[in-house]
Amino acid sequence: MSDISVNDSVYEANMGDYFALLKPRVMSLVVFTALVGLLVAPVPVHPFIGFVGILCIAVGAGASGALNMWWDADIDSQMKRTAGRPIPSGRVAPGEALAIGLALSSFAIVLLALATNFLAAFLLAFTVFFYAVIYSMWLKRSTPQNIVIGGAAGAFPPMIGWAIATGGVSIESVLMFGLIFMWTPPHFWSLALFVKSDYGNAGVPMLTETHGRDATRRHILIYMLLLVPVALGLGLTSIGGPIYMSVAVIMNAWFLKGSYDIWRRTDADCEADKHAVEINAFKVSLYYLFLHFGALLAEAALRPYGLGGW
Ligand code: HEM
Ligand SMILES: CC(C)=CCC/C(C)=C/CC/C(C)=C/COP(=O)(O)OP(=O)(O)O
Repeated sequence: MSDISVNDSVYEANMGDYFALLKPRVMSLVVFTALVGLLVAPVPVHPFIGFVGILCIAVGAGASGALNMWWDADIDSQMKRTAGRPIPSGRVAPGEALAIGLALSSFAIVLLALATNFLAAFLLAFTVFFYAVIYSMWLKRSTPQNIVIGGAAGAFPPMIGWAIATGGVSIESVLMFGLIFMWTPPHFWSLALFVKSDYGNAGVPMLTETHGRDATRRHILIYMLLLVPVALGLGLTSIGGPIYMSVAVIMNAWFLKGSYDIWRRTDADCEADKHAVEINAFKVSLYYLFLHFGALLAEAALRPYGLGGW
């Protein structure tokens, strides 16, 4: 970790600061996808075991957020969006964040192994490692493909949920992984298009900086086109059904339209409407993922009544 400028006086953290270390807003969607992975699996899980399993994923995800904030404190201190985070603002000591991240992730992995199975615990450990080490420590600062490869970390949670229930991996869990994996680039790059200068200032090699905004627009559309067959393909598996397919068709058309609109834009267009199209596409990306997983859940919930599924 390189130098960071923090207040060298007393660290005055409150509970909210420690909670913020866990990146709760982003992780809420991560935990939701894990919960869906667990609930749509064909093997019923005892509610208490299911609860403990999801708790472990939530704690592990939060812990990986704390490890990311510990490592990235120098970057975060240079970006307007992140300068107010607990470490760069001097409210939490870096060492404290590291200790919290290591303690919580170890706790979550061990508890998951004891309460469920080795595969689920292994996948959680790998995910924490992937986000904290492979993405944060290595890829983020070294390649504009950082979020494409690093995005795999965010794609594992439904696979962990599925593994808690079944003890295995399947085409369904691989496609849930694929859905988040292909979704991450358009999700993130649409955001990078309207917070561009921030990453530039911090020296993070985001695609917008290294290859320019036109290349980023092109990449958003390409990944979106790759995302559509994965999203529709998931609907053809045992966990899909008419509800999922209807949601997928509508949301893919919507997000595709957003990506197409971004692709057609110039910097002058962006200046003129203050990035309204990019901001809108970023918001659509959040609805997109939430509704796909929500629809999978609806299929599973209605199946006992003969309604969900094919
Ligand atoms: C490498 C992959 C990813 C990158 C680089 C990324 C980056 C970002 C950034 C920079 C924000 C801006 C706001 C913030 O910091 O809170 C954001 C927001 C968000 N991301 Fe991602 N993201 C990634 C993957 C994911 C994944 C896998 C999920 C969930 C499954 C997710 C869910 C969200 C949510 C829910 C928000 C909105 C948070 C809010 O309301 O403030 N992201 N993302
Ligand atoms: C179960 C488990 C361990 C889940 C982890 C899920 C995971 C890796 C989510 C990644 C989401 C995320 C906030 C990426 C942000 O990138 P960034 O950290 O570069 O964003 P920033 O600029 O906001 O710090």
